[in-house]
Amino acid sequence: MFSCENIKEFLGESLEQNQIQEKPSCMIIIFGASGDLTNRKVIPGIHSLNCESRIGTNTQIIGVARTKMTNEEFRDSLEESVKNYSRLKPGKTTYCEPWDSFAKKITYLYGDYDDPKTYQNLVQHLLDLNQKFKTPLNYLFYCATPPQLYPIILRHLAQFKLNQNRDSFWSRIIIEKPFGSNLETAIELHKVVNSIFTHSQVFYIDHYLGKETVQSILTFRFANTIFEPIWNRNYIESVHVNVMESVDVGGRGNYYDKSGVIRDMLVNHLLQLLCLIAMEPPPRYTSDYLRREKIKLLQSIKPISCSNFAIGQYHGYRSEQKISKDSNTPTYADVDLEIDNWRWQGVRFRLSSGKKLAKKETEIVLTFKQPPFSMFSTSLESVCKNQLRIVIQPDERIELKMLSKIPGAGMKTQPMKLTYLYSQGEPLPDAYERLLLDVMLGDSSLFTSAEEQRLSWKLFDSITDHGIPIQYVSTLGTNSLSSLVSQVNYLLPRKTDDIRVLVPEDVAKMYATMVATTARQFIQKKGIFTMALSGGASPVKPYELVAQEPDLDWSKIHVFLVDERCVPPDDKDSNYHMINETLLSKVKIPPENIHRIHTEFEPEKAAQLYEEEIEKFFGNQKSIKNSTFFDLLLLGMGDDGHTASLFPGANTISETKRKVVATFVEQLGVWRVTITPIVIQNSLNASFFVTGTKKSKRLYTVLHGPQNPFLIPAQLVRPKGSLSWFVDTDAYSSNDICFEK
Ligand SMILES: NC(=O)C1=CN([C@@H]2O[C@H](COP(=O)(O)OP(=O)(O)OC[C@H]3O[C@@H](n4cnc5c(N)ncnc54)[C@H](OP(=O)(O)O)[C@@H]3O)[C@@H](O)[C@H]2O)C=CC1
Ligand SMILES: O=C1O[C@H](COP(=O)(O)O)[C@@H](O)[C@H](O)[C@H]1O
Repeated sequence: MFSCENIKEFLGESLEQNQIQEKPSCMIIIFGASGDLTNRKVIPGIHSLNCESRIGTNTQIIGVARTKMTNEEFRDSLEESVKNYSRLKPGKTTYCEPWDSFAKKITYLYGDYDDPKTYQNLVQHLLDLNQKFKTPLNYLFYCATPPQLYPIILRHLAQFKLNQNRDSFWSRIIIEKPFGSNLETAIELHKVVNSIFTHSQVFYIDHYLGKETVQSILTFRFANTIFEPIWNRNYIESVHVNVMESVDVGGRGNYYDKSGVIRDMLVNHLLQLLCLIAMEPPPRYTSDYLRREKIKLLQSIKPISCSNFAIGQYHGYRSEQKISKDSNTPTYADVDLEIDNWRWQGVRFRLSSGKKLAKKETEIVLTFKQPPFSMFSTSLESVCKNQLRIVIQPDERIELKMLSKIPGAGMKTQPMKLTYLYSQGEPLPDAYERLLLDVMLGDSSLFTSAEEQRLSWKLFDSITDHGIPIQYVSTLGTNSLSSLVSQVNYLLPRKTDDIRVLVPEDVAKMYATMVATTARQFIQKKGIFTMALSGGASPVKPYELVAQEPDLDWSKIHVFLVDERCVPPDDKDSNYHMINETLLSKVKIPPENIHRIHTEFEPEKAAQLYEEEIEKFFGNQKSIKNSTFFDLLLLGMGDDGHTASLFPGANTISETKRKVVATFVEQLGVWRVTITPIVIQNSLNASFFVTGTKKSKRLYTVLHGPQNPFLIPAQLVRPKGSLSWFVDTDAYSSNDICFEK
């Protein structure tokens, strides 16, 4: 009996082989054959295709580059990388031939890319191979050189008529990204390509489209009926395409410093993922229909403004090889997008990607809206929203997060996860394998079109060279947006904070008045007032003014610190020292009301003592969530968006147990002691004091930009009560100039 479960047995091999009958044979000519891409991706990919007999046995690989090498030397240079990077290892399985036998298919020609002799030799070499191995004169050219060489190579191919389809033989070309560096240069590239090759001969490769799990997005959406009816604004709240890399720029500094993460990843890979997630169903699975839907989607994305993006640069990037010492190239970006069409109106889309993050993971997370009301006693529905997580790599899988009943008495709910593991233990075919085979078969469905590239550049051109990145450390990305601090959904817009913009002469005065008024109100209501103060240079003036406030009953005021530098209390850099000089020494505050951080001890010890002090004062509740700490936090914000001593990317940001921690600030190379986000979140009120033009761009991102407290810690301040900002007109000036470098 035929059923869905036993369909594999019925279809047997044909399903296993993905119904590919044809075994194409051709000459694969790789320009830039001595480079990284050829070594790590192209040759290993062809090797696995050969192992699985997906390509004709007489297929020939010809490497072309300037480095002088013999055939043997070239083959030797590839052996190690094939053994390391190929999915199927030489000689390791019954059907994988030994390396020496595969290597015979590889030959090498050296020569300059702009020397006609190189191409003359190539023509002769191709004819020789054709004579010797009867390999058909089908040419697959692969441009694996730096992009400035593409036009030179293409023009020479045309000069020697290698660009033409002849009789039954074809000529095709694979072009690697970057496809230009902006809209203008992309158009120039397309002009050259179109003047030499016809539309169907050109394959612009975006290797993300060749990843198995990326293709499975299409089957997930369109081969099933379950999800498509809810795949829209009525059910989906937000979509996050998140590509985290743990690697740094490696030896690619030359290219990367001119490119940055937006050009390198967002314009192509991430936007393509977004297209597959958000486009309308194409009528058929053909390249033309697919491209048409992707183009429609790209046309619907609203222009990106400066409040839609935040950028970072990993600490140490400027000391990498071939990177400019004062580089502002971003290695991390968050971009929020809006799709202006019927299906996606109001849904927030975020693209994030970065290098040197805590782990390598590519995921697409769809967060669904919460149920319209909660009939159960635990209202987990608002925090544990349904989520569909498509993990592209590694550990390829699909997860569905839902709530289920806790077994036993009562009706309590708990989060649970349904998981489908995509690879079932076997390594999945590499993207390059799939894409190379598709080119040989003439199928361009998984390649991008020039029109898609132009629309993508048009979208991103407005932000690619703007903004100053925030320096982050490599623990960024340890915790996804589902950790404790992000239980408030940071993808959603912030509720409007109380922002007071004042002229520089007035801002300190008003801030001091606010502190004194708040103190009086608390003392009147509760008989006591607790506040935690920040250090640094900015608050000197307001603290001096607070000291002059009349009628403040300092016997009822307790002063704590939000953080401290690891120096003795009489050091000029000590926060306590500054607060004492400007405020505490000027008022009649009992010494027992001053709760400083004892950084004359080792950082860990100082943190522990301060935590005990806080616990003694506020009580040590089992659940921190039930605790309430300070009545008022007086906070500052650094140029990099840090607050207290919570710096971009630091793991202190996701600290969920400790109230105080010692933290080594990599960006500054110093130790600090700081209160943690849970203390901040569980304090009653907080107020920032921010002045000066130097902070203006960051302030703009904090207030208006994408919410990412891991990159921009000042955004994590969401106390139980009110959050206010006292900013001077200089700091607030970025509203109109946020796009200026
Ligand atoms: N590596 C990767 O993972 C990826 C690479 N790409 C793209 O693929 C292409 C190739 O990448 P990759 O292999 O890393 O690049 P490489 O920098 O390693 O360059 C490839 C080869 O091109 C030749 N070459 C390099 N610079 C010059 C120059 N200034 N003038 C003439 N020849 C030069 C060199 O060979 P010789 O000196 O022997 O001629 C080199 O081995 C690039 O466009 C890159 O952006 C895209 C996605 C991923
Ligand atoms: O195109 C590129 O992709 C890689 C990431 O690819 P993945 O398959 O490892 O996810 C990235 O490291 C590189 O900078 C970029 O040029």
